[in-house]
Amino acid sequence: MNRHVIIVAGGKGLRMGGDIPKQFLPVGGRPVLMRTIEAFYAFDSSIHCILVLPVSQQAYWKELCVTYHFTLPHDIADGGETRFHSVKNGLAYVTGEGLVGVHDGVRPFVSREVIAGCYEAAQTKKAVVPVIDVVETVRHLTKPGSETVPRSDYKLVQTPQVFDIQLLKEAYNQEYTDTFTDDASVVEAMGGEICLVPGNRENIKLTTPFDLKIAEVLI
Ligand SMILES: Nc1ccn([C@@H]2O[C@H](COP(=O)(O)OP(=O)(O)OP(=O)(O)O)[C@@H](O)[C@H]2O)c(=O)n1
Ligand SMILES: C[C@](O)(CO)[C@H](O)COP(=O)(O)O
Repeated sequence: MNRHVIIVAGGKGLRMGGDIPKQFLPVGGRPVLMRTIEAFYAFDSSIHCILVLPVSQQAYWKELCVTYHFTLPHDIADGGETRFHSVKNGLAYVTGEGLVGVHDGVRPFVSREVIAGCYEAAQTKKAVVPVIDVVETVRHLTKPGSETVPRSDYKLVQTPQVFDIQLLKEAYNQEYTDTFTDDASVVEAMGGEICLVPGNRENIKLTTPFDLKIAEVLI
């Protein structure tokens, strides 16, 4: 079974702020993106990795690879206007049959077990998403105020989201809408069924400066 992973790092990182794009920030002394790519090679040393980066950051990334002696092979695709467009650009580098995962470049703490669980389940389920439980009480905002809802009705969604290649390509041929917040929502819009598997709680998305503090504890 051919395995590919598209690592998306084409965003602007507005919520993180700062001068250095968040995917390049050092965590435990090394750029986040290198740790993320290594997690997939630790799972499968023959995986085909596609890194999606804004065109304006590609030369800097190549410099970082030299500086940090980072030699794991990867194709580089151009970042797009939204995450959807970035994934679509990455998918152009995926051919043939097999499985393709899509993973946020800023989730370096995904566990090997979770990556393996997603690719394993996708062999039969075709569209697999890792999730974790909601650990706090959830309130739904209503017109008059708000109300508590049963938290067990909800899950928090992570990546890698892993799919049959042909299914994901077909899904990404749809017109973009802003309800596409992840890859599962794109497949679902086409009528595809999504299989949930366990994620890992450490698999946080580095979104705000607070997350960087947590990252230094997790490393
Ligand atoms: N046009 C985009 C937007 C997002 N992403 C990627 O999708 C992942 C999840 O997105 P998020 O954390 O929201 O990143 P940003 O869009 O960069 O952050 P912000 O919304 O704060 O600007 C990130 O790895 C990000 O680089 C991408 O590849 N291309
Ligand atoms: C794909 C994702 O990381 C799953 O949790 C998430 O949907 C990305 O959303 P964001 O608003 O762009 O951070």
